[in-house]
Amino acid sequence: MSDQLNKDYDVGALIGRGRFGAVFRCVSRISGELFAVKSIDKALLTDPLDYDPSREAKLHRLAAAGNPLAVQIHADYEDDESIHLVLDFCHGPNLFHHIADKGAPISEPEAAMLMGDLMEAIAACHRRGVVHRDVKPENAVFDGAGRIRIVDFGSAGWIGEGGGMRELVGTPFYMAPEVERGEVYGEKVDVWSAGVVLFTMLGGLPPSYCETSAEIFEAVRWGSLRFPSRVFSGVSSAAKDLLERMICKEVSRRFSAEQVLRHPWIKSREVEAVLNADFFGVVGVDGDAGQRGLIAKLAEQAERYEEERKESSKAVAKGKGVEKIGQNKGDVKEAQSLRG
Ligand SMILES: Nc1ncnc2c1ncn2[C@@H]1O[C@H](COP(=O)(O)OP(=O)(O)OP(=O)(O)O)[C@@H](O)[C@H]1O
Repeated sequence: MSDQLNKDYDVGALIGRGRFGAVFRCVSRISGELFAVKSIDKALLTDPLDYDPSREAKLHRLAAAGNPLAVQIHADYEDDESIHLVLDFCHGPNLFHHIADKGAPISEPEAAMLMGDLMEAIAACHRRGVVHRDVKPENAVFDGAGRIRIVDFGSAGWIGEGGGMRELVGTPFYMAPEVERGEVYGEKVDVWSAGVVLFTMLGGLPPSYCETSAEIFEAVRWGSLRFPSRVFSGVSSAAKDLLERMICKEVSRRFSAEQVLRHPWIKSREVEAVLNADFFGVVGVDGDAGQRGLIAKLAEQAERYEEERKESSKAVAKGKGVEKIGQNKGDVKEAQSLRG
């Protein structure tokens, strides 16, 4: 452990392990505040193309600044063996363990809350030009207030004005087809991955469940999105509609993070939050009148959404909606050699 890190923080128990290192609890010796420290083992960083720690810290800072649903980075240290990033502490569990403990399917109101938080965090990254590129349940962790926070910017990429990326990064189950195909891609790869997370929450298995990475890539490339009736018969058509717009191979038709946030199924979480807060009881609004007000608000939102959808289909039909990808002529050979 870095001497300076040990001077500033009391490093404690292991929280979790990833490909390049481990995350521990730590307490500031000055303020007594609890943090998490991610220690990245330099010996595992054999290929600089695989992982660049200074880029992780830079993009993490950029993505997290003013983004309350991203874990903040407070300090970084480096010694001969490791790089250490001091982060906000999240009480956990991560979403992977949460789904495993609860047992999928997760109820739709809960899934809408979790997906809403995840998409808010992703949309904020995209507004700052950062693409996470490894959205998966393990990288969504509950904070002390029970909100989902996005962690691990080790695979993140920067997308400037109208630029694109080409590296093969991410986790096969959650990887968008354009990444695997070696095309220039943009921020919507995160929407695909988040869609796979949602599918997993509602269905219990990722949409292309296979044993090996090669099989997963094949299934994603050639398969079409299907909702096995055994698990999806009880799932609302609004949830399936959103999944089709997220796990959509045609990038120009795939929703952006902002569009996902405007979808009525995601919006329904606002009503759920109001109901959970016992809104009618607390503010003394007459129950029926309050219900009618909420239903009217939802209907209004659904109508607005439908209008927007029609407009965007028209724009796509006229060629206006085509993504601004394909402008960055990245090093294809580099990506191909990575792809092996
Ligand atoms: N700030 C945090 N607070 C609490 N737990 C965290 C925090 N950051 C990460 N974790 C936990 O540690 C695990 C590993 O962290 P992280 O994904 O950042 O490591 P990694 O080595 O980059 O992983 P990967 O193999 O996905 O690249 C996460 O799945 C999560 O459960």
